[in-house]
Amino acid sequence: MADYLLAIDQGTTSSRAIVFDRAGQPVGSGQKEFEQHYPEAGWVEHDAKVIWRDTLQVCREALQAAGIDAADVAACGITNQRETTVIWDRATGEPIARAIVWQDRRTSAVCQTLRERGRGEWLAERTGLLLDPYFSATKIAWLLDQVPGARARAEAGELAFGTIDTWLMWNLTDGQRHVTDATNASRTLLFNIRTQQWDDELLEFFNVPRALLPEVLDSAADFGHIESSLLGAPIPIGAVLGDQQAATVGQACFQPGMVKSTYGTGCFVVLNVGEQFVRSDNRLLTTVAYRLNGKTTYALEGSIFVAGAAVQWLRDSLKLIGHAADTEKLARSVESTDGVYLVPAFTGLGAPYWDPDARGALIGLTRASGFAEIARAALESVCYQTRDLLDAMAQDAGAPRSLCVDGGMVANDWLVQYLADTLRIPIDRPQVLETTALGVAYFAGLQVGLYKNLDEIAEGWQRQARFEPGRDEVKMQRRYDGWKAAVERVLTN
Ligand SMILES: Nc1ncnc2c1ncn2[C@@H]1O[C@H](COP(=O)(O)OP(=O)(O)O)[C@@H](O)[C@H]1O
Ligand SMILES: O=P(O)(O)OC[C@H](O)CO
Repeated sequence: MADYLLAIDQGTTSSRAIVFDRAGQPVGSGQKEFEQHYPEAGWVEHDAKVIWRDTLQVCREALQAAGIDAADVAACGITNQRETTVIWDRATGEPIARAIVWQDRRTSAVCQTLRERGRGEWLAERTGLLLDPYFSATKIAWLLDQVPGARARAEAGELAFGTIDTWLMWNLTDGQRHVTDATNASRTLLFNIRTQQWDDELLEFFNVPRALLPEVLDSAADFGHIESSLLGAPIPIGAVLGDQQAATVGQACFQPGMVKSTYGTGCFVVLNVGEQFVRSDNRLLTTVAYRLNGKTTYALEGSIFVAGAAVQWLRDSLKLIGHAADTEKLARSVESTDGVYLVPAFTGLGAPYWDPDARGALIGLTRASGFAEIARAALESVCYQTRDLLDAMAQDAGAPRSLCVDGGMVANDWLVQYLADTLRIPIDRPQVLETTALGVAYFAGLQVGLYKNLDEIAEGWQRQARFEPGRDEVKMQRRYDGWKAAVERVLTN
């Protein structure tokens, strides 16, 4: 009987595919890093064709590594970097430009102009979001206005918009399906998360033609089949979730009050708030955690744009380290940063500051400051930013008693311990660190009946390690105060 699950996890820096068995254990995977394009300061682009090509390749590798055929796979789930915007020609399948990545700040001035129209409250009430270049709407309008002829072609229904899930499904189904799920739609600024529909007034506000948009389905639904010629047999696509929502599912945060934090390129803290739309008083986002059988579960989210990306910067731009993991040894080699702070506002600051024009700073340097202090400051910044978010969340919904973490960075034990010390709560690291892929695999399994319900999924969650707060509280508070002062120096608003 086909009872394996194939998860496609298309992230900001790499495309991955993982085969899970019914018990949620990974049995084979494939992964490929791909090129980031930075054509101008603050711009970040991806080649959507490369993403598609790599995705197919890693799916083949994952099946091979697992020693199974496509026919052994009960269903596929797709999870993806969110907000990243692709527009393509429906007839040829060719993108009209490179994808504009979620981190891209090119629409910062447009957002500022729109903000002056004073509709912030109106937008937040409908979308749960705020006016920031992070989300898809202004990226779509930018492409339509800058690519010659694009707006007219969009209005004539010749073009299609999608976040990466939609782009992949278009290709996996050979152009048969133009679909997305409610979690991805909820990141566009065009989707009303109360009515769960594309909203004509939002479309008008952002000047986006409806003809571009995909159909929005539940997160576990019939999204079509992977064409049999691609992997050797047709595979049903049973689930789609934005990657942070998938991690929330993978961490089994199904009850209101449960919270997870994922450390990849950025860091995203997601708190399940249940079936009622809840607004934050502290500049957090309201988003769709998942939609199952037509029922929406909402979440509060804190989004930090630079977490692992600071480590990549140490590796690729400063060339201070050869591998991301080297940061752990460097951080341990010194007692403290000795007053050095890195504010990694390379692409502005996300929650709770929302300052797209802020830029990074390395401050407090002395003659004694070296590689180790700088590397450690990069890791510490990730912990301090998490505290910024959890403090905001505590005011909105009460302080969480513990936090589940995942993502590439939490392989770093020093970082997770420092996080526990900064937040003063226990941190749980699960056995399967690929929580994002696991989450969407679980939902795909739910769709095809491999799992009965969310309780059965939650029973599979296993802790690998718990990190208790250790370092002196007064000292940690002093360091955090230093961080707040450092942030003050880069803010522009
Ligand atoms: N041991 C480590 N210590 C610190 N950072 C790490 C470590 N291992 C990986 N990273 C960082 O984690 C990120 C990769 O995590 P991943 O979850 O794969 O990201 P994404 O899904 O955004 O592509 C990279 O930015 C990398 O620099
Ligand atoms: O690629 P990741 O894992 O850093 O996630 C990106 C987020 O979905 C952006 O909102």
